[in-house]
Amino acid sequence: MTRDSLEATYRILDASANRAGEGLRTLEEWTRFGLDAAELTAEFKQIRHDVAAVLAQLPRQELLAARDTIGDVGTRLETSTEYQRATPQDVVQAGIARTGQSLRVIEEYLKTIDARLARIVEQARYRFYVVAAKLELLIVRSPLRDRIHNARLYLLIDAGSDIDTFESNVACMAQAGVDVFQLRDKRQTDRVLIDRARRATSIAHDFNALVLMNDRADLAMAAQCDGVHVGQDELPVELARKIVGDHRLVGLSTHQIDQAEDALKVGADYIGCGPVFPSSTKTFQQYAGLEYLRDVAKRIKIPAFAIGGIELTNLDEVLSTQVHRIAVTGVVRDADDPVQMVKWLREKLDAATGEEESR
Ligand SMILES: Cc1ncc(COP(=O)(O)OP(=O)(O)O)c(N)n1
Ligand SMILES: Cc1nc(C(=O)O)sc1CCOP(=O)(O)O
Ligand SMILES: [Mg+2]
Repeated sequence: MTRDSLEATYRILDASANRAGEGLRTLEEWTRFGLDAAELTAEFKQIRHDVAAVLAQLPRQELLAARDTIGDVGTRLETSTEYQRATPQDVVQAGIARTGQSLRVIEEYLKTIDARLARIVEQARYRFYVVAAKLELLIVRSPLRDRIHNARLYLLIDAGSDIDTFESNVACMAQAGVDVFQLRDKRQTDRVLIDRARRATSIAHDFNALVLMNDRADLAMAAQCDGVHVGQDELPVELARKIVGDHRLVGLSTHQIDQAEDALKVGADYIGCGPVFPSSTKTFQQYAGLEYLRDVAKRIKIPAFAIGGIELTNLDEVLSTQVHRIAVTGVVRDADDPVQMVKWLREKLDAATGEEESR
């Protein structure tokens, strides 16, 4: 290689190493402070260190001597999208693209100097693609993720006695303010569940509400509803995700803080947090209680719905934990006027959300 070519190669390596380091650091900051995702943060950090260790094996004098930021014609060329970052998600997506490109550039030019080092960077690039895909999955907000994010009132319903009553119940509840329905009826046949979920979805969508299937990802797909809710000992979230795909929702029940932290790692879109109080719908030996909700509000970034024995009379206690989403059954099912009950719950939830936004 001529002296000029070698100098240009060092210049490219120096610039690309800086770009890759900055890109990785940008991603690391978001996984660390934006998502509290310790594993992803550690993986990005490791890749950053591995690439830096490779570059450290090149003669530093030569790299620095080749650096000429002021004379770099590229610094004067900016693209129209370079300053368009509306959200941190945009920053992350740009960071992923920039880092992948920089790693590839380093690898290609390193081949002309040291094939062994180029192979190490190649491995780092492959690892980067895997971690970046995990991060992208967490930040890309499908329309359904936006809707679960905005949801406050989640109602678990059974299949009801007859279809007409079921359908009118879903319509009335959605109109009164339910954001999300979950079809939870352990006594029904698969056929009935599929039929009810299909009908509920078609009605709920007219009111901008969502419908999820309890426990069964296969039935969620068969009914083409908006997702599935699974428990700790049921279908794992990763497998539920394989069945329902990236665009449908997967919710996970959690009862303690390590389960809530794991929910983020395994890619759940939201969590149920309970049981908060004794329930007339399901019997429990232990209660997660209000303390658990306080922990969740402080530490967990994905949408969290308090569940278990929530009534109009204890809702203020729930809201005081700063968890402002609830999932309920009995309080509505057993109310003298279920529609009115939904409206009252809704009012309190909206008031709490309003206070949160005005702070
Ligand atoms: C929103 C929501 N949160 C928690 C649960 C409970 O799910 P799970 O622990 O799987 O219990 P079952 O519903 O299967 O009895 C839920 N269904 N929904
Ligand atoms: C099905 C279910 N799961 C819970 C959990 O804590 O995981 S609490 C619960 C029952 C929710 O109904 P209600 O509002 O009538 O108590
Ligand atoms: Mg379950």
